Amino acid sequence: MSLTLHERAQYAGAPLASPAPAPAWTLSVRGLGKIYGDTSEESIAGTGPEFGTAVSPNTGAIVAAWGVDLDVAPGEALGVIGESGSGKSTVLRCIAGDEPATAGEMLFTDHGGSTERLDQLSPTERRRMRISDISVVYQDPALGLTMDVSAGGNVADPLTAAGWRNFGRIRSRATELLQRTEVPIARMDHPVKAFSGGMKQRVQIAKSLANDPSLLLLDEPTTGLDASVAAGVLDLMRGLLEETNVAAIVVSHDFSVIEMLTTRVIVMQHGRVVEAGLTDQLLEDPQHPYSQQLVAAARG
Ligand SMILES: Nc1ncnc2c1ncn2[C@@H]1O[C@H](COP(=O)(O)OP(=O)(O)OP(=O)(O)O)[C@@H](O)[C@H]1O
Repeated sequence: MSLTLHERAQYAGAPLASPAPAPAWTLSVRGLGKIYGDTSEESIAGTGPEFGTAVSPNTGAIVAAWGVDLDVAPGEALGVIGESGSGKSTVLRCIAGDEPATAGEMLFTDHGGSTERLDQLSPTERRRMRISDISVVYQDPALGLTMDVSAGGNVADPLTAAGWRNFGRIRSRATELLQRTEVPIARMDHPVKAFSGGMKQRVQIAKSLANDPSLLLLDEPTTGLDASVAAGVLDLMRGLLEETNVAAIVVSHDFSVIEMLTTRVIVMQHGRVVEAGLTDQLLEDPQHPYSQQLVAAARG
């Protein structure tokens, strides 16, 4: 048995009739849930932090995220932290439309002020949105780039998908973006598979900015890079977040990334948000025992 939207919203504790979206938010998520396996109500009981598991004792389903609320405003970056398997990437994938959510509402407002319910869009509309409004930078560059294609070609991809036709304009926009992300223009026509890890991430970032998105989703953007390379990529991202009006969500297990890029943060455990607050405050003085444990482990 699948839950109706009404039941899901009730179960997630989300308001059934949402208040009018606050125009201040680029993204407002209420009661987001994702279950892998049996999506019936029986799967929820017995999961979450108080039970120490995301696996349903009743159905064996994985309740990867449930009842997740978050908001992010233009020009702001929200961090998502939690141990491996806590549901961070699942939340990001549901927002990106890489997979459908099981429950919840996602209200998205673009630069122009028009608001849509992401969870109600058709697959075609979701794809359109991924081209023009919502970009993702993945930990694995192979997920965000076509490896056999040149850096310039990769950046041109979302432009042509958005309807750009003039070769000169596409080339000049790609050049501008690669310059901005500090990719040597001399290598613009080389296939990205020949690039170093840090350079691939820079091309991925350039590509993600191509259509001036309203929302940027960063999933462990520097994990796997050498510390000095990661520091350079982080610096670049911080500069870009400061100078653009994009709203960003940053998933990372690395607190230095969260500290450097975000102003607010949510903490996830077994698919639930256990604490939310200002990044500085939360990392300085975590209130929830799980956040305290995470911060203590990160501080060594
Ligand atoms: N496609 C899938 N099918 C079944 N279970 C999945 C799938 N994707 C994720 N899960 C499960 O959902 C839970 C949350 O996974 P998720 O990848 O969101 O965690 P995470 O916090 O991002 O972890 P990590 O930091 O290791 O990436 C985990 O128990 C995971 O095994």
